[in-house]
Amino acid sequence: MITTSLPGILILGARLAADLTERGGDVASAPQVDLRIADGTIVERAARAEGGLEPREGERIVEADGLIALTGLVDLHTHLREPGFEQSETVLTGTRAAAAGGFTTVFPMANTMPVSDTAGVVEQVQALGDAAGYATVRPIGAVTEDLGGERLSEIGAMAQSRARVRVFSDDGKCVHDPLLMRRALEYVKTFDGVVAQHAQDPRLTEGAQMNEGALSSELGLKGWPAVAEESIIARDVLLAEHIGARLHICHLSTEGSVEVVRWAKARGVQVTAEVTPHHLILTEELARSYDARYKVNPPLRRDSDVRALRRAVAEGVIDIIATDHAPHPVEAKECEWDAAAFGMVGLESALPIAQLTLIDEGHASWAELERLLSRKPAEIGRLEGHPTALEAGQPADVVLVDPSGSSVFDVARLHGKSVNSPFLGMELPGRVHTTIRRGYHTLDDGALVDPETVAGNASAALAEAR
Ligand SMILES: NC(=O)N[C@@H](CC(=O)O)C(=O)O
Ligand SMILES: [Zn+2]
Ligand SMILES: [Zn+2]
Repeated sequence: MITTSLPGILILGARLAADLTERGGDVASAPQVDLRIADGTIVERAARAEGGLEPREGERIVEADGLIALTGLVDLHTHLREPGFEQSETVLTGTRAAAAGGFTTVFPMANTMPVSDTAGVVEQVQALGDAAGYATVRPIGAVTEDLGGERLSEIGAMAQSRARVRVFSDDGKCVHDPLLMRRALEYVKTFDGVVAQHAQDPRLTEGAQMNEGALSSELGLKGWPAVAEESIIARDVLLAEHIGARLHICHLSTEGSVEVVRWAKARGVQVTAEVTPHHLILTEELARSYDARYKVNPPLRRDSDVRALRRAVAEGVIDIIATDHAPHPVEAKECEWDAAAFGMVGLESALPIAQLTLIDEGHASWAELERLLSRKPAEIGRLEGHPTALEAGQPADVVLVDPSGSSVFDVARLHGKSVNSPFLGMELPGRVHTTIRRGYHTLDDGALVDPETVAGNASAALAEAR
């Protein structure tokens, strides 16, 4: 028998997100529960009203009065940049940012160098994640070789590799060729995988810099029409219906995209959709500053789009929130708008922005937020070993959030290598208090646990799981 060095944890008096089902409801109305964690698993749960749980020798106590417990957050769309762009981010630094944001699993995109288009690269990325231990890393495989859009990558080999890839995407680029898209959908269907499409018609967006409209003309920046996104989504939901395969749409940004997805879902197409936190709050007006922190793909849209996206989340047309955490070095952002890179970091700000735009606006309950940021992305990515509820027998991936109060989101809140956040200086609600992955702390009372301790616990947890 393997003995583990993982210390036990006792969480006292938390409220479960799952019990907070009412939009706009009062957190204190939910019953308080105690959770005991040992050897990577939730081993006991008891209501305080029924006496709760007694501490045991050597157990680490977490006082959780006032905190909300959710299953660990899962980001289906992260850019970790390793291998190849380690000046922007590494698997270690990106997963530290993830842990700080309450995430216990991330799915890194394939636009690395080399591209994650072979079993070798996805296994390497996953191994780096396992060794660091701050989050479970489940690499996304490229749909086409070198993201070239010409030949399918070795999808089957990646699916069968130790990384067991289930999500495939050319994110950063659109799989534009309809025949290749069809073949990819046929292929992933054989092992219940999914193609995550970056919906951007390349011909309609050549040189595009911001949302197309009166403002792009006024600012003299080349426009990026909504139809460039919507036409690809329309084509792909029809292809997914024809093949009977699963399709996921990355970073939906327009009201029209919502309508196409709504229509497809009503027809029974197996399509899921994500929205980023930034598209739920920021608008094209920010481009007036010519500050490239606001330059992102797809571009920030109109206020009416932002409102439509929030409604779509409330109605369940949009299934998940994904960060599209896209780190870039200072040089790539502190330059002329036209020359700057597209993308924003987002792992640490995701939960505060979701709370601000959805919970505080009455569009979602905490139970729904848990579904949007944890359970549903896990389901779409066919993530194994993810808790479906915080109860005895479930894997101990847990996040504790303090929803009260607000604070200025400053650079000290960022733990990755890049600081290209559009939210710096904004007053945001809530705070991630604790992140527990596989039964050990990665974030403790708002502070990241040191790399040696995390790596040691990760290998103990891995030994335990074997
Ligand atoms: N979102 C972005 O603006 N940039 C992403 C690519 C992408 O998600 O399309 C990146 O890799 O930097
Ligand atoms: Zn993209
Ligand atoms: Zn992306």
